Amino acid sequence: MLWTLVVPVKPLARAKSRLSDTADERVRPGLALAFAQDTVAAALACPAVADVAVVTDDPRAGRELAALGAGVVPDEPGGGLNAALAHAAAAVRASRPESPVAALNADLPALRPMELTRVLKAAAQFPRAFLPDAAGIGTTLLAVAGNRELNPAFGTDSRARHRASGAVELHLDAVDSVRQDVDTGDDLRAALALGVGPHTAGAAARLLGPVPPLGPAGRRGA
Ligand SMILES: Nc1nc2c(ncn2[C@@H]2O[C@H](COP(=O)(O)OP(=O)(O)OP(=O)(O)O)[C@@H](O)[C@H]2O)c(=O)[nH]1
Ligand SMILES: C=C(OP(=O)(O)O)C(=O)O
Repeated sequence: MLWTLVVPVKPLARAKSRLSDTADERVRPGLALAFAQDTVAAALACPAVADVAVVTDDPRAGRELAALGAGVVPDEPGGGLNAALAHAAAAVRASRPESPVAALNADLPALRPMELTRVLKAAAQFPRAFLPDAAGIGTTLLAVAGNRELNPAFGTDSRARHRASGAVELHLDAVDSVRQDVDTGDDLRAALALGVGPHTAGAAARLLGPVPPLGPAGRRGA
């Protein structure tokens, strides 16, 4: 089964406000873009992924992510994250009604293609499924197989809200890179320990000093 991923990116100037203790407002837009670039590049390298649609109104993010091979859907609703995701999923389904669709956060800079493959294979067993984030409070991926509505409920306490909505929670080993979203300085250090992609490694090195390019198990193909 080949998936279309929808990846939301809010205007970079407003992104990653919770990283303000680690990165000031001159640095955060570039860091948020680097996270999205590494997320999208790893998603496009995943054999279970047919294509990636980024939903954004940010011209720089749209340009840079399109250059990696993503499609760009304008954030026409302008009504926040869940409205943007529902809009992008509907746009995908308008051209491919049966396409399995998954929403994936754009702040997964350690994402490994083979770990994403494992998650999508597990999600394909259920009509609607989600993966909790590393903190166990939020969600990093929400997937619908078949002609189902995505009904995204991302945001505060989204793990509980996705569970309450009837989506199946995926319990999987060895998918840390798909769960490690980056909202805080501690999250960034955890992602760096897993091994981040080249865009984030470069941006983080400028911020924190040299960053090893590979995690302990090696990033590529792991
Ligand atoms: N297209 C779109 N994406 C959004 C919107 N709000 C959030 N996102 C994206 O959704 C994901 C999670 O967003 P948030 O946690 O709300 O924001 P953040 O920038 O990651 O972090 P904070 O500013 O610290 O809350 C990120 O990939 C955001 O770029 C929106 O209104 N439109
Ligand atoms: C939007 C979410 O992610 P974040 O952790 O970036 O708030 C979420 O977990 O639902």
